[in-house]
Amino acid sequence: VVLAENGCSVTMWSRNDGQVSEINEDRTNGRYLPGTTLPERLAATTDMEAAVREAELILFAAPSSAMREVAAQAARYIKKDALCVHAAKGFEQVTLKRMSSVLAEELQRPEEEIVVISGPSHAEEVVRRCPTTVVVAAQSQQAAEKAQDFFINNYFRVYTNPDVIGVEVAAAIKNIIALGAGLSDGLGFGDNAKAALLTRGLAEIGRLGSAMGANMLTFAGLAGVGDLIVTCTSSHSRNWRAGSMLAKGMALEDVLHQMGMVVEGVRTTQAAHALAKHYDVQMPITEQLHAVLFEGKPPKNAVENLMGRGRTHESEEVAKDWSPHQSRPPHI
Ligand SMILES: NC(=O)c1ccc[n+]([C@@H]2O[C@H](COP(=O)([O-])OP(=O)(O)OC[C@H]3O[C@@H](n4cnc5c(N)ncnc54)[C@H](O)[C@@H]3O)[C@@H](O)[C@H]2O)c1
Ligand SMILES: O=P(O)(O)OC[C@H](O)CO
Repeated sequence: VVLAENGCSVTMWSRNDGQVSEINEDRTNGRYLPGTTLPERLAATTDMEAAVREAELILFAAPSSAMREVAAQAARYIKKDALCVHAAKGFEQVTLKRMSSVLAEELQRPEEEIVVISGPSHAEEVVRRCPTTVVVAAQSQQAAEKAQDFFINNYFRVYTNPDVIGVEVAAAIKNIIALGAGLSDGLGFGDNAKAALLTRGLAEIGRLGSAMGANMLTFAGLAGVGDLIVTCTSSHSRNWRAGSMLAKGMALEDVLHQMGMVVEGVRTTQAAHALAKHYDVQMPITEQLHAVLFEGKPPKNAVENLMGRGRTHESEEVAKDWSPHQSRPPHI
């Protein structure tokens, strides 16, 4: 919608015939964006070649679990100089790869040129033209600025950032924290608990991101704290809603069935759990979420375990400011 309103002729690809007819004939997409009239410049098709053949920019917006499959279908039709951007927030499940690596492999393009667009941006609010800020990240400044030119307008402000790793890690892990925030709200805990989850969640994002090579400053930006706030506090968030349903005692399978849309945080909890082991970083919230989602741990026990962890500094980095002789042995 943003691209069409910026003057681009947009062709949306979908595998779903009914959705394509609805978009082309009624100019609506009722299941996903009820109440929205889509711009005239936006058409839909089930024909991948027709969708991408002439495109100057391709925006891959499938869930991360489908990214490789969709990219593989598109690859052979994409123009050599087309800009490839993705909006997915997750890792590939088995390989634990970031989405820009998956795209670079399937599209056989240099990873430097793949762009990720991320930040606090619920689609439901963007289509209402509510002021929204996002970040586009690419190793290539030229690619990032080209994407910025395509997307920016007076209600959709786009910043650039060279830190693809930081943006992709933050985008993925915030969904785990949002599941936790939904659980916390569903259990009736208050604002203190949610602020704790957001803040200590950000510490977890920073620890994993830093181990993977991110710039810590990215986590203070739109893809980090910005998206964390929106996803943990908005009822638009599917991850938050899924968490609040789990708190009511619903089984994970039933929650996902009822949602009917992707809840990226579920698969990402598995991926991040594995990444934390691989990089040897502490991710206690992720660990407890993993236990709740996949090991049958009651959410209340997970909260007890989080609150009862061994005493620690708020930040090892900041604690270095104490002189060594003041230190006491760590508590159990
Ligand atoms: N919804 C938002 O506001 C928003 C904002 C920013 C980023 N994202 C990210 O964008 C990605 C997609 O999210 P969404 O909200 O559009 O999800 P969604 O569940 O609402 O829609 C996903 C669409 O992808 C299709 N799809 C799924 N698997 C497919 C496959 N194998 N082949 C072809 N099509 C397939 C589904 O049929 C559906 O139409 C996620 O990674 C999400 O985190 C979403
Ligand atoms: O609805 P969610 O929880 O998938 O979040 C959507 C976007 O990532 C918000 O920026």
